Amino acid sequence: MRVAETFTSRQGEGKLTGVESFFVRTSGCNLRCWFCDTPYASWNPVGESHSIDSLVQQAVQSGCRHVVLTGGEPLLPESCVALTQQFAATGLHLTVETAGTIFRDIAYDLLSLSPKLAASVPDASDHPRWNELHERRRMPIDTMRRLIEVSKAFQVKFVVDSRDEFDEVDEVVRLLQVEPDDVWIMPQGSTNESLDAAASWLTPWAHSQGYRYCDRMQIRWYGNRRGT
Ligand SMILES: C[S@@+](CC[C@H](N)C(=O)[O-])C[C@H]1O[C@@H](n2cnc3c(N)ncnc32)[C@H](O)[C@@H]1O
Ligand SMILES: Nc1nc2[nH]cc(C(=O)O)c2c(=O)[nH]1
Ligand code: SF4
Ligand SMILES: [Mg+2]
Repeated sequence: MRVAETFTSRQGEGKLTGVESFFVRTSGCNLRCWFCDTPYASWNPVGESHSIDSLVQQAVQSGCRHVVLTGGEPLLPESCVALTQQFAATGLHLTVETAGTIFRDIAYDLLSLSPKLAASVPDASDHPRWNELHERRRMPIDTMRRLIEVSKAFQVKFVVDSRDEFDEVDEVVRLLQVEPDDVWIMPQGSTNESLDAAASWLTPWAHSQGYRYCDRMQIRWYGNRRGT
């Protein structure tokens, strides 16, 4: 499996915020969000091939009780099925961070689903091919429903960049048939300043809809740095 990085950090997003975790970031993605904060795992994927055994061994040796499998898109390589089976055998708690465009019937403890809204599409004149592919792939509601159905627990995280996306979030929540308190609203941004600016208009709306607000704590703790 091609891996961009592994590291120990604290979970910065969602219901396990603050929990020390071992992260495995796979390299490669089937989408191309213009705002992707890990372009080294999507737009310009880096990384060597790692065996499943070595990834599981590293996770166990990290001493963390929680593992986060992220990317890139961790459900893209077929080997993610065997990797998650091996993680399950260790008894470590596994979160999978995914945009939810690919179905895999795999074992994990928490599905962290981040559906990509229309405004995530890359610019059509700069990236015509990815503009078209991204738009076609980004929102397969049935696939996301199946991922939720086979999960033990889940959270849905939306990245919001402007007020224009509010109605679309509500519509996707309706189509996914999830409860508002399973939904986390995250500001688009990778600096303290952008997070602060977004919080003032985004938090009141999130709470008015019964959604949870998700400040991206890893940016506050470490800055937008690789390996954190
Ligand atoms: C890099 S993605 C990897 C997993 C998967 N590809 C996905 O998008 O869910 C990890 C998380 O970061 C979020 N994310 C990426 N870029 C972001 C940005 N500029 N601002 C806020 N969240 C961002 C994604 O929505 C996702 O929840
Ligand atoms: N600390 C920290 N928490 C995270 N939660 C989700 C992340 C991701 O990139 O998927 C992430 C990350 O990259 N770092
Ligand atoms: S789906 Fe995730 S990894 Fe892929 S481009 Fe979007 S934010 Fe980046
Ligand atoms: Mg991240």
